[in-house]
Amino acid sequence: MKLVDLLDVKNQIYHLIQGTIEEVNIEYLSQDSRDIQDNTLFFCVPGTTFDGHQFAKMAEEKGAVCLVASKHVDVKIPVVYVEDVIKTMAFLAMRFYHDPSGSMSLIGVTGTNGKTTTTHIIRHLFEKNKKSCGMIGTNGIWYHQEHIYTPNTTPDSLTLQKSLAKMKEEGVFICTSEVSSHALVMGRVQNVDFNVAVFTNLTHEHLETHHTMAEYGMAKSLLFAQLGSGNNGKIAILNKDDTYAKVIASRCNATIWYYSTKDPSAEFYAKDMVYLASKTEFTLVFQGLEYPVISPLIGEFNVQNALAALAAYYALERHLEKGIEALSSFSGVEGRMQTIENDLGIHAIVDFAHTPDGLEKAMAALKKLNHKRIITMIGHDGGNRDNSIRQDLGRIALEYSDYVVFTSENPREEDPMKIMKEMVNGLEVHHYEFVKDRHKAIDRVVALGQKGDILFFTGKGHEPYQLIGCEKIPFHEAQFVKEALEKKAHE
Ligand SMILES: CC(=O)N[C@H]1[C@@H](OP(=O)(O)OP(=O)(O)OC[C@H]2O[C@@H](n3ccc(=O)[nH]c3=O)[C@H](O)[C@@H]2O)O[C@H](CO)[C@@H](O)[C@@H]1O[C@H](C)C(=O)N[C@@H](C)C(=O)N[C@H](CCC(=O)O)C(=O)O
Ligand SMILES: Nc1ncnc2c1ncn2[C@@H]1O[C@H](COP(=O)(O)OP(=O)(O)OP(=O)(O)O)[C@@H](O)[C@H]1O
Repeated sequence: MKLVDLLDVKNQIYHLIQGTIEEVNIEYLSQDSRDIQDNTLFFCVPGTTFDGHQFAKMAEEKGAVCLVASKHVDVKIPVVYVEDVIKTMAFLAMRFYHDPSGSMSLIGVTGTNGKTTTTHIIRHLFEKNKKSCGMIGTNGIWYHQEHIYTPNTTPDSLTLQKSLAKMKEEGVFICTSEVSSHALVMGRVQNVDFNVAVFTNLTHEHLETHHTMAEYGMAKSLLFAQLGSGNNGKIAILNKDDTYAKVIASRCNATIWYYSTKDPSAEFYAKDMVYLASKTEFTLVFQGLEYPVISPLIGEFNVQNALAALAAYYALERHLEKGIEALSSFSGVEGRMQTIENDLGIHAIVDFAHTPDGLEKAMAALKKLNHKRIITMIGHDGGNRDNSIRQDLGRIALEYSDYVVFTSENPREEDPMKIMKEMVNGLEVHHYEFVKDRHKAIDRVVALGQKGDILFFTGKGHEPYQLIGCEKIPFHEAQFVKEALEKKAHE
């Protein structure tokens, strides 16, 4: 593509374009000097560890033909100077990849908890009904049989636009994407045209980045403001049971549909829930009609996730029954309330709850299931994270469990013992122990388990590693739990 066309110089204003750009052709976009190809346009992105401007020379040496920068760089190739490199990158990525989202149906899902689960359900509803649906999120990028690992829940704008373009090329015209608050404030989804935006909930998390809940809520609401206004057919799907839905609604001009497990005035209302060991049954009330629903997921929050997914499916397909039918065959999400089968009569569950709200909801769901005792294994991330939730996590785990084994999660450079002690700080109860090594903690919980017990392993979910010191050590919670249960069965 000709650089002048990509930049759209006739209609866009740039601070300064240094050098002659008329003859420059762009065949690749990159923000990483370690990834330069022929005719690359390189973006000098200021990051948290490095400032991309320091790699300008290296990018030039490796074959970049033009740079986008926000401060002076000493190179011979043309430089486009802009106010904000990240915003410009999002705009140029959209143009370079021919605005894929403009001709696709995109469903964005944001919220503190439930994004991964909801996007997985949405994808299943479409795929089961023979419509290819791509998916972007914590577990990577998926379309057809393709799976690409990504370091972020919501990728940077270059990866995002490129992935959407690839999906389109492969005949995938529907995609559901998790949209993290980081992505929203860092402009990763700017110039992405969402048709439907879903809000799950907003609770205490990531305040190391967003500082206050108001700022965090503001970040989430950007997705809904981005839907645009009026009768453009775009739909916001909001959880009426979450108080922040009001704030989001006040910043959204698109059509709003609510879902709820409490308020019958919501467009998608679930009632008469029956919580069973491996599924939940409920009645969905929609436009005055009642639909029986079977969801193979546990817990009230998963009824909310299912409602959000059904509403998103309906927003694009206008066929609720097909969505409900497809939901009944959803096989769940790895590491999210995942049951580990065994012959011991023990209900072992691996989950990813790692926020106080997520944990409380997950544990409240367990309480509603038939059980003798609940034995929980939990830890908390170390390092430069929001540590203020440690005590809440410890308190909730102890409150809902008959016994708790505290252990390491991703201690990073922090002492795991210090983290565990902070989790029980000030609590006047003693039905717990500390087992620093997470694998040994799994064995300990399984050894304690008896027929009829629920063993709840939470916090790590699908993550295939532990971060200890500066190392990323492979770790497979579900597999280790399965092995421990099998060993116990043979004892
Ligand atoms: C804090 C943060 O957001 N970091 C993101 C950021 O990395 P960074 O700021 O550390 O980048 P950097 O290493 O300083 O480099 C700056 C620039 O120099 C470039 N560079 C760097 C080195 C080099 O040799 N050459 C070079 O050109 C880099 O490619 C980059 O463009 O840019 C990277 C590339 O886009 C991201 O992968 C990375 O996300 C990291 C993995 C991260 O943990 N982000 C978190 C905060 C995040 O975004 N999380 C949310 C999910 C939250 C949740 O829901 O739980 C998410 O959406 O993932
Ligand atoms: N709607 C919900 N409300 C509260 N908690 C939930 C909800 N859905 C799932 N959870 C709990 O939160 C955990 C994480 O769920 P999920 O991975 O779907 O959320 P997420 O928003 O993608 O989180 P993350 O961005 O941290 O990956 C689950 O293991 C479950 O315990």
